[in-house]
This record gives sequence, C-alpha cells and structure tokens, in this order.
Amino acid sequence: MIDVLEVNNVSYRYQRKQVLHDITFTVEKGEIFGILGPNGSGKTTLLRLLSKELSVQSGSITVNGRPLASFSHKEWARFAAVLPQTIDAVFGYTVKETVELGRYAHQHRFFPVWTEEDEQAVDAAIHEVGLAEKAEESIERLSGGERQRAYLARALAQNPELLLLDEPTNHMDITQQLHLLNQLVRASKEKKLTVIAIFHDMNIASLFCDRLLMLKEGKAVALGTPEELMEPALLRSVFHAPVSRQVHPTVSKPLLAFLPERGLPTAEERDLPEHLTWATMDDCIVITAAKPLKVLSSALVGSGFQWAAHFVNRQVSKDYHCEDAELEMKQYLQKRGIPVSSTIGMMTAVDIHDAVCMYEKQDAFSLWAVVTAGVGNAVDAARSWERTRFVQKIGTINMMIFIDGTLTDAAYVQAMMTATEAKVKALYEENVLDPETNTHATGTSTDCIAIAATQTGTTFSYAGTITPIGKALGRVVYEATREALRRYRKQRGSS
Ligand SMILES: Nc1ncnc2c1ncn2[C@@H]1O[C@H](COP(=O)(O)OP(=O)(O)OP(=O)(O)O)[C@@H](O)[C@H]1O
Repeated sequence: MIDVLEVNNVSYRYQRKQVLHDITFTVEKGEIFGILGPNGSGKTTLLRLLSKELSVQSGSITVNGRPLASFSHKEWARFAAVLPQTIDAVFGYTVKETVELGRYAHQHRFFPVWTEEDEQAVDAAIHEVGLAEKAEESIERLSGGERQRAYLARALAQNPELLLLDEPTNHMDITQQLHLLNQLVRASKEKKLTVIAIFHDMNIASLFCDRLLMLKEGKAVALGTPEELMEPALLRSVFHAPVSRQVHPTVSKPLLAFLPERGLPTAEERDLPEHLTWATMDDCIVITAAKPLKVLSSALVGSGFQWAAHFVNRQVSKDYHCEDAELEMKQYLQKRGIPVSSTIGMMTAVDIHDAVCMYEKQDAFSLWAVVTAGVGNAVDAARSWERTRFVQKIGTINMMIFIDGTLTDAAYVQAMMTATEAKVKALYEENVLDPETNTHATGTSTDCIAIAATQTGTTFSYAGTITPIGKALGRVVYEATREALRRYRKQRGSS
C-alpha cells in the first residue's frame, strides 16, 4: 500500500491555546479515513492543516513524499479538494456556475480556455450529487442540504486525488447521506480517490470508513479500523456517554447505541404480574406489557432481537395451511388492532385454553413462563436425519418466558439453552416418543420460544443452568411443559 499522506508529530496552537498535540498517522491511497472526536477536540484544525489553510507550526506533513508546504497553490488545488464545514454562498451564481469554479485549478493561468473536459467534469459532478435538475437554479435558493451537495460537486469537479471533507453529510437527509457516502466508497475503490473526512455520526463513520482516528482534547487517543475503535470503554472515556456495541444486521461492521438516562424501575415495574396483562380471546392469548420488553425469539412474527409489548399465541385449525404464514399472521394481527411492529406472534393448533402459566419470584428478579404443548409432531433431534417423509400434525410447543431484569446478549442465548434443556427433560419424563423412530422425542418440529426481559433492575450476565435465572427458568419451564403435556393428552384422551 502507498501512503499518500504522512503526518508526523504535528502540534498546533492558536495564540496561546495549544489545540493539537503530537499527532501522527498515515493515510493510504484510496483509503476512506475518518476523523472523530467531541466538539473542540481539534478535528477541524487538523483538517485545516491538511488542506494547507493553516501552516504547520511543529512536526511535519508530507504528501506523496513531498512536504505539504512545497506545493504551489495551483498544484495543491489540482491535487486536493476541500469541503469545509461552512461556506458562504456566492450569491448570484447558479449551481452550475458554482461547480464550474472547481475547474479553476485546471485552467491555464494566462489563457483560460473552457474545454470539453471541463464541461464533462462539471456535468458528471452535478449528476453525482443528484442536482442535475437544479443546475440552473440560483445557489441561494437551494436548501441547506442541496447547497452542501452543490459544494461537494464543486470539489468533485476538481477531479482531485485527495478529498478533505468536514462533516460532509451535514444537513443531508438519510437518502442523500447514503447516496453520497456510497459514491465516495465507489470513487475510492475505482479511481483510488483518497478521502479524509470528519464525522460526528459514529455509525456512519463505522459503516463507510476503512480506518478512523479518534481525537480527544487535541490528542490522538485511538487509531484503527472501525472494529478496533468502536469499543464501548473507549467511547465512554472520550464522549462521557453510556454506549453499547451492537451488530449490523447485514454488514460485518459494529454499530453503536447511545443509551439515554433511565430512572430506576418502580416497585410495580419490577413485579411481572403488575407489568403484564393477560387476555384470552376465542382463538388467541394476548399478553400485553405495560412497557416494551427486549425479546429474543424464534416466533413467526418478531423473530430475532426485538422490542415488543404484545405477545400473541394464536390457535389455528389443525389443517391450517398457508403459503406465506408470516404475512397471513400479520394480517390477522392487524385485523385485531394488535400493532405488528411491536408484537411477538406464534401459532399453535393446540387448544390455547390449555396454556400453563408458572411464576417464580425471587429477591433480584421474577420470572413468568407461559407454555402451550402438543406433541403430534414430536421429533428426536438426534434421529430426525433418518426421516424421509414428514406429515405435519397438530402439536407444537410454544414457550414465552418473561423476566424482570436486565439480560446481556449472552444471558438471552443461555436462557434459550436452559429453557430448551428443561423442555427436553419434561418430554423425557412424560415419555413422549418420536413416532417414526420410537425413541425419546426432544421437541417438535415447529417449537417456538421467546425470552422477554424488562431490561430494568439487576443485570444478569448469564442464565445458564446453575445461575439464579437459569435455576428458576429450568424449574418453571420443566414444570409448565409437563403440565401442558398432561392437559394436551387429557384433551385428546390419550395416555
Ligand atoms: N481561529 C481560532 N482561534 C482561536 N481558537 C480557535 C480557533 N479555531 C478553533 N479554536 C479552538 O481550537 C479548539 C479546537 O477547535 P476545532 O474547531 O479544531 O475543534 P473540532 O473538533 O473541529 O470541533 P467541532 O466538533 O465543534 O467542530 C477549540 O477549543 C476552539 O475553540
């Protein structure tokens, strides 16, 4: 990799105020390099030094191996384009005329001639920022975001090798932000354009930058990839704000969630029966939480991690068949006025009036399990590979577990494991067999589970079988599942 830019021990002071201390980093050709830090940490000052707007006082900045100071004004303008934080609008100019100013660096000093290449560069830049329809519009008649895009087009029209941007997506709506940043990524990959940009939005920086530099009080406190920098402990120490690291749903980049201040839960909020209301309709059970709970579930509606306030176990006929059961279930919820986006929705062919609820209260938490069980589709997971055909019958085990307490992600996953192990044991004790293999069933082919926690009160890092949560969960699920199986068998008149 070729380093375009080398910054070595750069410090800077405004009169008596030292604002940058010994900053050292390099930027590679074609890299998107983000600068982050709280207000006043020196980001803009650093960018102004990189753009030659300020002169280096101590340390050195070299570009392609040459001292920055050795570039003539015009040479530098051909090499680097700058988009500062705020620009005074040049009144009376159209968008196109504003963008044309970007071609100044490419004009002959004494005999400026407007060439086809200049025209194409201007048109391409206007198109790139999505302002083609406003090209003849006066710049002062544009919105803040559109004006920002026009100035970006002016920078792009320069056809620079290095683009220096101070909060480039300021004032832009989310569509424009994504459009612009995707374009920068493309230009960096295809044209080897090097981009150095200041960002305030850390999730945007994480998604689009190859590497990041974090400044705090004028010092470089971290330098690395987004994966390395997006560490809650580092961010807490820099921004003094509680933050948690999340995973992006589709890209292997970290996302951050800043956490608002929360009051301590009231006594009622900490008691599950006070927090949850239960309604049994003709064909469904609806449990409603006073405040949304964080849920990990395999449910038909609301799978994965979700915040949900409604938990629906719907009874369908035993010959229920639908090509798109999720869509049909969502329509069912809508018809009943249950908000789909905050609902965990399960289905069962078992009589929902046979649902079993069990509750356990301890000093640090309380826990509530609601189980419906049928075993028409009982399967031995260790032997299911032997099956060549599958006939769907009534019978699935749906479990909803409510916990008042704060669970870590690990605790959610462990709670699922503990509940599953307890369910398997209940099936064993009730001697439920896989009808195909005649061996003990470990579950049914369509079992469903939801672990919901208030995320208030005591934090539980783990919920494995010998933790306090795990012990209560194991017992409650085991007993509730056994009882639900007995009710199911009684209904069907089987032993
Ligand atoms: N021209 C100036 N004269 C004196 N002090 C200045 C000048 N410009 C900036 N400063 C000071 O230097 C420090 C760093 O400012 P700078 O603008 O570089 O920070 P920043 O990280 O870009 O902040 P922000 O996120 O608010 O844009 C601040 O304390 C600021 O008040």
